[in-house]
Amino acid sequence: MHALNLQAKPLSLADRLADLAVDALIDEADLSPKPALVDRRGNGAHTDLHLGLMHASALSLWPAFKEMAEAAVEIGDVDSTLREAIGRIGREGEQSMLATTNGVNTHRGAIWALGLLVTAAALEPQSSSANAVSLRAARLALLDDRYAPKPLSHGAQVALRYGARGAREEAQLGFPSVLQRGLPQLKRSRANGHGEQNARLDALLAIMTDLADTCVLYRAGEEGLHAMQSGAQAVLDAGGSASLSGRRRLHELDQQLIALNASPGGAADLLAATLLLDRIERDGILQGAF
Ligand SMILES: CC(C)(COP(=O)(O)OP(=O)(O)OC[C@H]1O[C@@H](n2cnc3c(N)ncnc32)[C@H](O[C@H]2O[C@H](COP(=O)(O)OP(=O)(O)OP(=O)(O)O)[C@@H](O)[C@H]2O)[C@@H]1O)[C@@H](O)C(=O)NCCC(=O)NCCS
Ligand SMILES: Nc1ncnc2[nH]cnc12
Repeated sequence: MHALNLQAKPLSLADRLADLAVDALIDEADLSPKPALVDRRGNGAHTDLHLGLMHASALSLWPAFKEMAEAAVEIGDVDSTLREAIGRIGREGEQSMLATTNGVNTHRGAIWALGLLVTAAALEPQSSSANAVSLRAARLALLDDRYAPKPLSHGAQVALRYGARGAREEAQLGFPSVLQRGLPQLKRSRANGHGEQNARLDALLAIMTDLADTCVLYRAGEEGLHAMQSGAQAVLDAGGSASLSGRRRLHELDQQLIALNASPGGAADLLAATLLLDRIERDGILQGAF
């Protein structure tokens, strides 16, 4: 008879999805050098954020992601009941995040994007291609949540001022920045042998080339958005982050965006969404789960 049972307990589907979502957030935070964002080097354009806070915030969201996946398994359909359940869980997740960070908004957009994707993945774990999961997430994002407050958020202010589409529309359209920019670039850079960290940086840059990032618009207006989009394109045109000239352009972009106070927090969230979908697609979510 063994005194100790050292066999690991199998993870539930919801446990595994919550693990993958938190891993994606931590991988995004750690990736360096990201232009004007918090990373291993420093705080980018932020005075109230640092890497430890990003990690703590990511970890605080684990229960919310797990609860969203469990709601999907229990309710089993893309319908208003599920939409309103994850809206409530998402708002509670925001409160845990704010309690952990002393009121700093670290991951609001990420709770939205990754929350929808985790829910969509849990609904049909056998159908886990990036396309299929994003499509289900979009159907959920299109449903109304009667209990959602309608604050004049930074995103809402920017929509009024510039007519920009923000996080809500990105999800409702099925995450085009992830499916058409981030993921294809991640795969291309990997296939070119650029190494995982450079491939992830290139994926972030690809997202930045076209995104109406409402954080950038709020902080730095259209000048900031143009600098972000054209600067990211210039890095990719110069050969991407694995090349010397691309690397030089990347450092210039970092300095330019910091000078403009233009932090691409929305693009960072969408990189985390890209990494999550990539993991789900490559490893599956049933592996190791029961
Ligand atoms: C539908 C919601 C996403 C709310 O959207 P809305 O646009 O009204 O709200 P915002 O508060 O502005 O948050 C949107 C966050 O989404 C990220 N983002 C920005 N642009 C895009 C884009 N084009 N596509 C996708 N995602 C985008 C971004 O998040 C990151 O930036 C955060 C920091 O932003 P901000 O607070 O503006 O920060 P600072 O400028 O630094 O602030 P100061 O220091 O100046 O004060 C950071 O957290 C990143 O995550 C936007 O901030 C949705 O949130 C919602 O309805 N939630 C309710 C709950 C719910 O229903 N959940 C569903 C469960 S899944
Ligand atoms: N690495 C990062 N830096 C600043 N804001 C962010 N929002 C999400 N990830 C971020």
